[in-house]
Amino acid sequence: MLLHSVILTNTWWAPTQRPVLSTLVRCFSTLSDSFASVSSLEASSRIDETCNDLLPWLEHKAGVGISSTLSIGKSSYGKALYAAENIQTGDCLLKVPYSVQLSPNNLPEEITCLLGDEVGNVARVALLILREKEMGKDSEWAPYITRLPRLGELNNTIFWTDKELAMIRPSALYKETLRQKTQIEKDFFAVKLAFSQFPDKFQDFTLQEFAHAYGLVTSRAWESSKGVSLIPFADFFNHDGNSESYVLSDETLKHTEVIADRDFALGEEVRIRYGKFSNATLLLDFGFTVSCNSYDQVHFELNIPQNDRLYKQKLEILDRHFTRSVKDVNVFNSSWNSFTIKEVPGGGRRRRKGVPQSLRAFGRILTCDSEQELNDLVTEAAQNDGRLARFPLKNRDSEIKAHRLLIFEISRLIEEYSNCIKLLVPSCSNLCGESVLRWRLAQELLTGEVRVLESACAWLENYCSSL
Ligand SMILES: C[S@@+](CC[C@H](N)C(=O)[O-])C[C@H]1O[C@@H](n2cnc3c(N)ncnc32)[C@H](O)[C@@H]1O
Repeated sequence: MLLHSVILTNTWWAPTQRPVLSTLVRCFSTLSDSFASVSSLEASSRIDETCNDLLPWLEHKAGVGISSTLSIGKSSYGKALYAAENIQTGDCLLKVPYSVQLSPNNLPEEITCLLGDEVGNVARVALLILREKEMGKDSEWAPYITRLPRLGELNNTIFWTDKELAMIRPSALYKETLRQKTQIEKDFFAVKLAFSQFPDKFQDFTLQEFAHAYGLVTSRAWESSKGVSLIPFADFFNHDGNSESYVLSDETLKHTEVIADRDFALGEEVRIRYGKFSNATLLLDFGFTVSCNSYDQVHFELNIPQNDRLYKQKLEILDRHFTRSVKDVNVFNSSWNSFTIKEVPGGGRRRRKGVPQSLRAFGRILTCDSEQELNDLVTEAAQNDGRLARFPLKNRDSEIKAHRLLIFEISRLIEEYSNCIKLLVPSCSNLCGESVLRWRLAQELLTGEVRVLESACAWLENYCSSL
């Protein structure tokens, strides 16, 4: 998952929308407001003097001003952008022209023509970073490339050791991390193979260097009309899930801009929202989590037991009737028996929307005891939109049985998570530095996912008792 920008196809939108944003955002901005009065001495102590040349360099390269309101500083999350003056809601924080953004198009043709379609855009931009890095001071992008985080500064799960990854085994993020690592290896070997024909012409790099560049791209590039783009300077914004500022791409004016969603005092950190990401997505691609993340969700798999007397029939009708299209940004993969559970606040009392319909339908099919019951579901599906078991079963006991099965399976998963969380505690005393951070990240991920599962159980219990 990359950062998402909002694509603008015309330019009149902003002035009319800003006031709406400001009223919306004021009620969210309690955390940032606590910084509101920063003395100018404090403000200047946060400035990262080693980066003072970056913005003037970029403006010179672009031939236009990019930002007069922000400067790069230090924070506990690495580099950050701070208000260099008082900022008002609706002010334009920066405008970065497309001409100074890095996308696969910036790779020299002699490299592009060697790469097959199997090498995706993330890998191509990673290659671009490696190439510019190798050129050192001769790179026209050196002032930017040298300011990117080093390998040890990234905590994306692809950089976790096997032991660290074992901490998150119950989460779907575990498998997704392994999948991404395999993808990186595949891309690495495809590039190596392509370059092997010209050993003197292209640089050598290790899998670790390639993975580092890849992690840089997933944690700071935006999906764009050119595939994937690094947007220098804009990529020093840190994330605040409650912010209503995000990156806007203006396809007509060919620039990216960010508008302030509230007032900022001089020296306050300005953050934007990367997307409505769950902790699993944040951890995979950015190497951090947020506490009590309202976008958390759990990927849950259910199977038909092989000893089910109607195993074949159930598989067959699921194969024929279950069609799904998943567009959620946090869904890693989807298959006929995997479901995404989101938090149902307050256990879903009086809420019609709770546990996904598709999961409840699956429960109804799983608990069918006879071919007649299955045929009834097929007939009902044909009379409606073709999807199976979307309606409550007519027999109340059968409906309760279907939902009790889900409660049982989810409770089993909660137990698995709880055992894993318990195991996290004693090892904590042996940890230091980076490992403590990753231990905390694992804990935040797992406890957030347990919260989601518990809310689903509460919703199901509530539903059963309401029948
Ligand atoms: C787009 S970059 C932002 C600039 C970055 N801090 C730097 O030093 O270059 C995204 C990275 O910043 C850090 N980050 C951003 N927002 C964060 C947050 N709310 N909590 C912790 N780390 C965050 C993470 O390391 C993430 O991968």
